[in-house]
Order: sequence, then structure tokens, then C-alpha cells
Amino acid sequence: MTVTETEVVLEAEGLTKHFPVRRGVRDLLSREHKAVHAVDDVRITLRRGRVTALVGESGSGKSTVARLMAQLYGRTAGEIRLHGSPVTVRGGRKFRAYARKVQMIFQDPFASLNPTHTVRYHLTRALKIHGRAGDLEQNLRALLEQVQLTPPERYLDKFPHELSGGQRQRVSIARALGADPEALLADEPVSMLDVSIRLGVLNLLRDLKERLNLAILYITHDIASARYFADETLVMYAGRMVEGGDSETVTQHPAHPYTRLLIESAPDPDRLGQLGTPEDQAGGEPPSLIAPPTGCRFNPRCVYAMPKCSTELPPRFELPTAGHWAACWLYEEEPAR
Ligand SMILES: Nc1ncnc2c1ncn2[C@@H]1O[C@H](COP(=O)(O)OP(=O)(O)OP(=O)(O)O)[C@@H](O)[C@H]1O
Repeated sequence: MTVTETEVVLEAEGLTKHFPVRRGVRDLLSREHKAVHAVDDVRITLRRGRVTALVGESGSGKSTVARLMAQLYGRTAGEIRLHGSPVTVRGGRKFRAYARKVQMIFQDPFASLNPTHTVRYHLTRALKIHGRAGDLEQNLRALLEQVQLTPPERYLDKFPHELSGGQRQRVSIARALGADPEALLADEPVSMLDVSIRLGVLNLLRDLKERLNLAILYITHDIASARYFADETLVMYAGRMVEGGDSETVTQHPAHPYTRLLIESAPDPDRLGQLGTPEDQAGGEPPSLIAPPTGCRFNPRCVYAMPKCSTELPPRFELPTAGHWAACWLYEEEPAR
């Protein structure tokens, strides 16, 4: 089945978030209203039974995208559509109805579980909130079995501190499944776990995607894990999307100089000895998002930058592999590889 054939659950278009910067005494005289341009004009489509990875370095706006799509933040501009219908939710009953379909998993399972309550309490609450508490004991058992915490009675009356990091993240996932959602927004779900147990949690998410036909947004700074786990990969730099396509193509034939830099800087034993590409010399730091660079936001660090890169924002250029695109002027004419 190709990417375009599965049912679209959640879409964002033109998604934009600018956080106003609090004005200091000196700024009071100026008319300028400064803002952090955290997310600009982002487009994402989440489909049933598919994992979409959103990859980028710290501060690139990934978490903000997840929170916008979960409707935890109001947006500055853009549209979010659930099954094709635009939705804007500001708390209350409408938020509960939305959260029944779209659930979020956070990076730190210890912070997202209340240390004074047991697993039973957390899961019962989720089931009750979403009207699924009928036959409670059976539903609690089923949730724990879904996240492979078996036998369930061993875990139900445990407190968060009595569980390992991986078990806690599994409880957080079970709590999200308590809503019986169609989409999961997973914000760095394994980055706080020991390396040895990350794979187990990613495999669990993949298994849930297949068994429950979930649409998953997988946020990560680790592009190697996107290749392993995601069907589609989107790359974000300084608040903007720079490249997207199926994960194999984006990770094996990256087109945007920033994606290449990300891959070159990720440790990969398969590529030892192949270093020394121009991207390796692209040092520097991500830009300030209060006054982001004009044109392509990567231009100050890009070894291929041309004059127009600092003045004109590159649109998405389609590349030879179906569904692969890059927002980079290098691909304006004929797609080069
Ligand atoms: N509530 C907020 N108020 C002001 N600025 C914010 C707020 N939340 C995020 N930002 C800023 O927006 C930008 C994007 O942050 P975000 O957390 O989305 O990035 P990220 O890619 O998820 O990074 P990380 O992996 O470190 O979480 C950063 O410059 C951050 O400082």
C-alpha cells in the first residue's frame, strides 16, 4: 500500500506559532512586538497505520508542533483538520471529545505520572474520562496487556517509583490508549529511557500501530531511529520544514544540506570512514528565532548557499522519488542528486 492510500486522520496546514516575548523596560518605548517564531507554515498529514517522524535538533519547534496538534496550545495561524473537518478547541467538553481521538505521549514518563497514585488510579481515570469504565477490571487488564505489562495484576497496584523507566512509559502509553484514540502524538517517547530499552518501547509502538491501526507522530532528534521506526520522515529546521518523504529515501538519499548535516553528525557505524563531505564543515549554531534569517533559515550555515538563499524563501521542490521533496533552491531547476 502506498502512503497516499491509507485514511487521513489528522492534518495540519500552514501551522504557525509565534510566542510573544515579554517586553523589558527598555522595550516599552519601542513599538516593536518581538516574538519567538517557533513554528512557521508547517504541513503534516497523519494516516491510519502509519508512523510519521518529525526530526530536528533541540529548539527546532518539534514539541510545539505536537502541542499545537494536540490543541494544548492555541495557534497563531493555520488549520488543523480531524477527518477533514477543521477543529479549534479551547478546553472543556470539546477538548475531551478531541482528546478521545488524539492523544499525546510525553518525553518524561516520571513527570507525566502522579507519584502519589497507582497504575490502577491513572488507568481508571483515563477510562472514566473517556466513558470506557464499564467492566472496569477487564478493561484495565486489557490496557496493561496491550502494552505488554503482564500479568496485569503484578502492575495494577504499583506506584510510579516502583516501576522502571520503560515500564513507566508503557503505563503512559496504556493511559493514552484508555481513550481508544486514532492518533498518537509521541514527543521524544524514548529519549529519556536507557538505550537498552528504547528499542522495546519503539517496537511496542510499532506493534500498536499495526494492531490498532493508529496514526502516530513520532518526534525525535535521532534521525537513525526515524529510519528504523517511521514510514515517513519530515525534517524541521528553526521552525520550518525543510525536507520530507518516505523514511528510507530521506535517510539514505537526503537532499537538503541540513538533513545531510544531521545524518553526518549522527553516529552510524555503517558510515565510519566515509566522513569528510562538505556538510561536515557546516558548523555554527541554529539561528535566533526572534529574528530568524530571511530566505532559507539554514542559509547562514549552508556550504552551498547562493545569493537568493538569503533573500527568498524556497518552496517545496519535488524530487525524483515519489513523495520526496526539499525546500532548497539547489533543486529549483532539474532535481539533482
Ligand atoms: N511557551 C513558550 N514560550 C516562549 N517560547 C517558547 C515556548 N515554548 C517553546 N518556545 C521556544 O520555541 C522554540 C521551539 O521550541 P520547541 O520546544 O518546540 O523545540 P523542540 O524542537 O521540541 O526542542 P527540544 O527537543 O529541546 O524540546 C524554542 O526557541 C523555544 O525556546
